[in-house]
Amino acid sequence: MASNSVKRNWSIHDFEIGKPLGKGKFGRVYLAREAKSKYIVALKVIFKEQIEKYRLQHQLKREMEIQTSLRHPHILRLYGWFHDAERIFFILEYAHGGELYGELRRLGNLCEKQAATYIASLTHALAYCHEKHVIHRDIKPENLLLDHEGRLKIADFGWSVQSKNKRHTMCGTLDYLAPEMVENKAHDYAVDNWTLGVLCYEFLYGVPPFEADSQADTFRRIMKIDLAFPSTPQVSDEAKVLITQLLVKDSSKRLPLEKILKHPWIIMNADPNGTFSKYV
Ligand SMILES: Cc1nn(C)cc1-c1nc2c(-c3cnn(Cc4ccccc4)c3)c(Cl)cnc2[nH]1
Repeated sequence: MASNSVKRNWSIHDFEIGKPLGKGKFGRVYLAREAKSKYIVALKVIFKEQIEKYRLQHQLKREMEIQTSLRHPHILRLYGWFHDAERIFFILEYAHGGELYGELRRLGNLCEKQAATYIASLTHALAYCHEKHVIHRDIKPENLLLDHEGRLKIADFGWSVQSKNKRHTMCGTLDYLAPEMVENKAHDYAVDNWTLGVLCYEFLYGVPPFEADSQADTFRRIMKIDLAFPSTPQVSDEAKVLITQLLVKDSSKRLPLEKILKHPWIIMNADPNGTFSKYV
């Protein structure tokens, strides 16, 4: 998309709409093509009535401002947006590889090289976000997409915030939430470090570490740091050490992002091609 894509007055008539790609709580995403350039995009359509009904105008505005401002190889681009009487349209980068969640479900669990490559990519993207005072707060497999080369892309900044200090808003599903968030206490960037630990565990074992039959039990497991490593699949001690250094109740003691990238497990397993992309 042209670099001025954010400034153009787009309309639905500029696009040829293709198959539905996915469905979220407030809208759908369609494969689409810009009619003149034939450029392929994902068009996220949200109904204004839904946004008004759930009073999400400010969150949506924040998502638009944040995602428009971010430029990183592991963050899905928001090229621009437009609206009509009933709907708001987001013109998004199309991730040809689909949802990482689908790949994880299909494989059951990931090998250590693939898991480390995704964790390193996420760490790079989060380091970039934190440099710009953005906390994502809702990193989970459903919000992770893959491009045509299998490179990870963080999508959906619906719960992120621009923050230079502690936050209080509750959000996200329990499995990926840090203790300070499930307790609805003040929280900061370190919530994303916790989530990296949860995702690393889930990539390697196929299930999140504090999964339980009820939200109440998940809550209890998170608060107790009730962390266990099954005997199968076989996972290296280095990976377990990294997970343990991230799933720490005291947020100030979680491994910092820059130390994750220097961790022996990441150095030994992450694919440099998929993780050391320069910022675009
Ligand atoms: C699915 C899928 N299969 N293949 C082969 C490619 C894709 C693909 N999906 C996307 C998607 C995509 C689709 N759904 N979702 C989830 C969603 C839906 C509505 C609101 C919020 C979030 C994201 C995007 Cl944004 C951007 N690029 C995408 N690419």
